[in-house]
Amino acid sequence: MTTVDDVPATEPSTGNEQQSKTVLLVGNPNVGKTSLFNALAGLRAKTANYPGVTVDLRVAAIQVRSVDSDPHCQASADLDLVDLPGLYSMQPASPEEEVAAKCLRGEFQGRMDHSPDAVVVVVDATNLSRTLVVASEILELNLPTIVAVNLIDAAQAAGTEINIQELSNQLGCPVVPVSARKGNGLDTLRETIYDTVKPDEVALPIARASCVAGCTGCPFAARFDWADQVAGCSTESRKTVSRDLTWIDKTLTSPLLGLAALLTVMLSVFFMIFWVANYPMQWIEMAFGYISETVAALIPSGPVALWLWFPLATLLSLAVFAGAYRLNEMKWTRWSTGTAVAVSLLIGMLPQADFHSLAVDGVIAGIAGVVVFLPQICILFFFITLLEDSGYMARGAFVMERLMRRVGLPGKAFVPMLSAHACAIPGIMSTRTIESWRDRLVTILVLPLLTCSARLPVYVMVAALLFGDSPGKAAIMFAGAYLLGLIAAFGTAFLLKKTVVPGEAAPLVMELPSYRLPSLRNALLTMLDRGTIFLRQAGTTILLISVVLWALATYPKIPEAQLPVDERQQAQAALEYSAVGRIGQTIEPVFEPLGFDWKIDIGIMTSFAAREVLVSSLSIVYGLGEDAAEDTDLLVETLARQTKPDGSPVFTTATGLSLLVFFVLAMQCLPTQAVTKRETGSLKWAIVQFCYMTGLAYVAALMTYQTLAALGFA
Ligand SMILES: Nc1nc2c(ncn2[C@@H]2O[C@H](COP(=O)(O)OP(=O)(O)OP(=O)(O)O)[C@@H](O)[C@H]2O)c(=O)[nH]1
Ligand SMILES: [Mg+2]
Repeated sequence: MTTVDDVPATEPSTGNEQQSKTVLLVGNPNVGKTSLFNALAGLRAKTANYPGVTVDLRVAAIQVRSVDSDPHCQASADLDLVDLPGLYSMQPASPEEEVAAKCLRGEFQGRMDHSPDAVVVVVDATNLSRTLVVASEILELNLPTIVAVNLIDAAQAAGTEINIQELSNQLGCPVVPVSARKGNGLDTLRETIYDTVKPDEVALPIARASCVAGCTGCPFAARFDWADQVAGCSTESRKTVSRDLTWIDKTLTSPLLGLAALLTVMLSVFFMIFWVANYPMQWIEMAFGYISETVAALIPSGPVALWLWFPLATLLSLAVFAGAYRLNEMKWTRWSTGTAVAVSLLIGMLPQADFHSLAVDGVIAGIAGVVVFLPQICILFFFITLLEDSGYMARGAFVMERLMRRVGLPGKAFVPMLSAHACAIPGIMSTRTIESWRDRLVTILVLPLLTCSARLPVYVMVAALLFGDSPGKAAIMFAGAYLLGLIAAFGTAFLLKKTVVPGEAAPLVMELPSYRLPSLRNALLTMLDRGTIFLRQAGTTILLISVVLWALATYPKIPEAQLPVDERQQAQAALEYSAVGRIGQTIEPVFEPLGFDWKIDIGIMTSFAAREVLVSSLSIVYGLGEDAAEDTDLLVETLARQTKPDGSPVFTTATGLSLLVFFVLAMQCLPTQAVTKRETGSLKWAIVQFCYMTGLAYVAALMTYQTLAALGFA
């Protein structure tokens, strides 16, 4: 997968040409700033129940109105609302805290180089005293400030009542109780923001005395005392919060039981994926079967009709363009446009039979092969988001951190590692939360070893091939593949610590977030986002590669004279004669010791651009076209039926597992490489990553195949 889960964001207007006013959302990590930002702006930026999810500033244009029951009398103001990374103190300890501190001071060069017009300090109603500490520092900046007490729903559920008026008196600024999740209090917050930044009034800063003024001891301790005292005056607990959860936490964070719990949870999720996803997968197969038949019937027997050529040519040209645009780090180039035009012209010149084959065997089969995995990906993210939101994942982090530090990975790498299970790219981006360069580099280098969602289609295919009749075994194989990625990442980190980047990783200081009822809406939205990203990928990169592969597998055409008489052998002979056949046979010796034949090699070669391409490549190489679109089990059946020249089957347990190991470990994602280069600032590390991972994959697959073959599984 190649996309960063960002919502479109605009740069805030800067300096003199500033039109709308700027309002910052600040506060401790994990207090719900991004949730509030999304609720106010109607957006869907990533949120999760652990600190450090937002690492850069994000801006949205919103409108706030004055209070007036008559809508005609309401005045409004346009604002730039800015979501910032979490901040513990104005003396930043990490790069993302520095972003927030600089924005508050109006010193963030180029992006926020003017003082904000207002600041909304978000605090957590369930943890008021801790989250108010930073508020004391922000209030001392003497900017127009509003305090939003978020998670008010959770506090009420826990029996905590907050006296808003008292809190407002103590802080000397407006205080608004809100629930970003439920949408409560948002209108009042909007109105309060309006009152603070009225278009034609200059809001006067409110002078406040510092809570550390005259303090002779530790200023931090003074701030903590102040926050405790303010929270104490304004909070009232109706019932004592049940402490039952502590024994749960003791179990969930204990080294052995905690690890066992984590494994059990993940295994159950994988089992669900197989079980539930079956139904929607069948519907998708049926839909593609229908599309494929309809298109095949529509293609005329004469020269290609203009109305058919036009949509297909447009689609492919757009795919070429989008693919090139992405690889070029979202920059437009002349060659991408040129290629797009050339492709559409070429399509126009195709003879009718080839056009038919391109539409059905190239485009439809290529996309269908990948899109069937959409349900599995959606279900995975649905459950992961529920787990993240509930606060369980933070316990998982706690269990893993002991292990991680031993191998030289910083505790803070846990969040990037979680994201990398969706896609290495947001994972690598979120390593910005790691202060030490050494720790950050190690994390970036090992992240792509973790199983990202692009590997899922390959895992599913191998699972169906080897354990089609047993979901239990398939789930174990799945968990094994995830575990292998994790072990490889840990092993590599350890190796790096002992060699290229020596040193000890910094310990993790993270508060365990309280358990929260996960939001179904958030889980559904994340699922939708992930699904869209996956489809976008299928519609661009994969479509493009499918078409290129189709062309290479179709041309040059075998001369009539050389065609075998037996019809079943004709397709095989044509493929061997084509460009793909020749390339495959040339590189066959390289992968032979791993148990792969030249057709699998073609799949491997094409999937260096993006892993999930393997599945569609095999559909195309095995000439399944129309049939594969109707029935993806057919791919598995066809693969299972393949034989080597000596008559023995190609896909034995040894070959299947060797292929799986190769895909777990190899660096097969161009966009990730581009991001590694950008984040480490040098091509060197991207090359190191590629060579190391691919070398490791080769050796591990070789060992897998040879060992299993020796044991008689080949
Ligand atoms: N119950 C409840 N949960 C909330 C509310 N607002 C946010 N959450 C949850 O709190 C967690 C943290 O939310 P985020 O919006 O990611 O917090 P953040 O402050 O942006 O965190 P960082 O970006 O890590 O600094 C998520 O699991 C949210 O679903 C709320 O009003 N009520
Ligand atoms: Mg956030």
